[in-house]
Amino acid sequence: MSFRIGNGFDVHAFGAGDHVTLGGVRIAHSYGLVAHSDGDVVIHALCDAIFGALALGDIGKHFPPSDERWRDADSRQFLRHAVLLMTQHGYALGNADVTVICESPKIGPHAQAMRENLAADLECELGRISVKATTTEKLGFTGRGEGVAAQACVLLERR
Ligand SMILES: Nc1ccn([C@@H]2O[C@H](COP(=O)(O)O)[C@@H](O)[C@H]2O)c(=O)n1
Ligand SMILES: C[C@@]1(CO)OP(=O)(O)OP(=O)(O)OC[C@H]1O
Repeated sequence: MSFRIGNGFDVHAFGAGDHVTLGGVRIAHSYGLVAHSDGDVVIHALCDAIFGALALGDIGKHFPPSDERWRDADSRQFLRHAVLLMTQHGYALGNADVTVICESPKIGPHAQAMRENLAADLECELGRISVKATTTEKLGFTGRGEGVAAQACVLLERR
């Protein structure tokens, strides 16, 4: 069997708002995330991991932040497009592993709902999708509560 691996990383800063959207889950919060789209760093990192595995550039190449079509966009449409390209290139998801990095919100209570959204968009069973979280022990920009980061890695299998 032939495999491809990819990794992705994304950051968005906190700004005015009353919720964040992570892994397609709306989480009530005292801040929002500043972004052209909905600022879903989980999905942006995952898209970049898929694009990277296929050597197809990055999310900004496929969905330029200068394009008004993507203003306040639901990032799940980006992921579904990445999955379409993955399928067209003859690959299916082996597994995906995401780490969310922030002091708050707490991700644990929402991880299962995120996994379910991601598995639906990635057209795979739940057991292939992992969502984890960590703080940075109050160090650095995430530690100061300035924003949320996410990193993702994927393994793609040739169909
Ligand atoms: N935003 C977060 C951060 C962490 N968690 C959970 O807490 C555990 C401990 O985090 P440390 O950074 O102190 O190692 C971590 O393993 C996660 O289970 C979380 O849910 N949301
Ligand atoms: C997702 C896009 C879409 O306009 O904009 P943002 O929501 O700002 O997110 P970013 O992670 O900076 O990726 C760039 C763009 O592709």
